[in-house]
Amino acid sequence: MACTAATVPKFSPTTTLETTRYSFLKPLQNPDRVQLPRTISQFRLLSTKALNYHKLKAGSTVYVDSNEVKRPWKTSDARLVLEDGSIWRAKSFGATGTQVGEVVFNTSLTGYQEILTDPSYAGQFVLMTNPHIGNTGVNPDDEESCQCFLGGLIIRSLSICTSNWRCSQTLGDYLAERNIMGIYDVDTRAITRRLKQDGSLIGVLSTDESRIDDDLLEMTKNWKIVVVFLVMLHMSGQKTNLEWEFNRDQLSTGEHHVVAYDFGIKHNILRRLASYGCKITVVPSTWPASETLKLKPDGVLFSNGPGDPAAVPYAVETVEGIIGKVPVFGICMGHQLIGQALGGKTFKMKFGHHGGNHPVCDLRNGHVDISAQNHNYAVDPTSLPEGAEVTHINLNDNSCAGLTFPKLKLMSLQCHPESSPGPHDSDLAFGEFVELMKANRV
Ligand SMILES: NC(=O)CC[C@H](N)C(=O)O
Repeated sequence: MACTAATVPKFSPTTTLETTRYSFLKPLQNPDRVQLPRTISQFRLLSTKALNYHKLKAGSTVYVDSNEVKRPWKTSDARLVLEDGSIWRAKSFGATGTQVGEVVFNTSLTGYQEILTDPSYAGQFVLMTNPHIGNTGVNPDDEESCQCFLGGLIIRSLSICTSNWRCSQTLGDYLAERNIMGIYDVDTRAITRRLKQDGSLIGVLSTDESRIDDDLLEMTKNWKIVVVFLVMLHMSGQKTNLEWEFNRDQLSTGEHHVVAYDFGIKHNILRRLASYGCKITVVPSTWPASETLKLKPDGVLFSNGPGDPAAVPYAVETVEGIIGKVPVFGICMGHQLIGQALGGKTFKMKFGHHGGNHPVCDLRNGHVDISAQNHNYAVDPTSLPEGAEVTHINLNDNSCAGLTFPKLKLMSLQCHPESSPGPHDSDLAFGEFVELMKANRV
């Protein structure tokens, strides 16, 4: 909670360290110039530093000079230049440099670390609409993949301190270490309104003062997301590890063998499947359908992933080679690939769905789940063949949020049942997939 100077107890020229314990202290010269830093957190954060710096002992006569209150993180001028020509001045944290990417806004209140490590954000700048970010720092347990995939982070206010028992690092240090740019002190509400009005925009983040605005604007015009590369990116450099060893302790009886296609899979999909009793074999996006069928799985999962699902025909072919032969479950990108494999089409949405508060209605029973979402593309339900049924719709815009094709034993969701971050309402979908596999055995 921010606390203004008015609520801080007044102190006189003779106030001692014992009673103040405030920051950046100097021998008193002019009591009229005494000003207090603006927030309580600044005092706390700086007080130990101040004691060491001035080598003061308790009992010294001191005063607080707000001119000396420094922010504890690096600041520099940064710009976000959008393809519509608008220029947003900001301050930088994390890495410096110049980056180009697609700007999307995310309405999640928490979970920035899971968002940073969600491979589906590869190449995108994520703008968090929640204004206060960084207050819980980062920790080793909340990673959703092996690296930070997004292009950059855009926030209103960077927390001046961290407070969480699991915190091992500040957000700024974490991003700097991973060479990811962040900007703050920018009007995220105004940018969000622009994105809602005009749709997702390409932007350039830069801390390089030597580059003129027009130069950066030009970069936005020439940028195209290379989808095939993005999907491959996740597996490159990793061996094709066919056994998922994650979370071994709590694992699963291994009752159902699931082959999971990794188009940029989030770890929590694997955790949730494992907790429903599945033994999982993870295969890369290029793994042939015939090889998967040789493994005789009980079911196949097609994962989430970055980019345009219409730009990866090889993945659609793989899905075509599997559906109808074993039960399948598609999540987000997986759902979109299934839609195409059935003969349907996908299209780019105006600004997509990104957040942890999207209402999704299960049309089979009328239940409404609040779901986690992260997608820019959607399946056009009118393009689907007979036999395919829309099971879920997003209540914000009635877009297709889930499919089934009972004859082909397939189910798919546009939202993220694994959450991370987000509500757990849709978790039961994993149970539904297990039932589909069980029914297929009988
Ligand atoms: N999370 C995902 O799988 C995203 C799917 C796809 N890249 C989209 O943006 O729509």
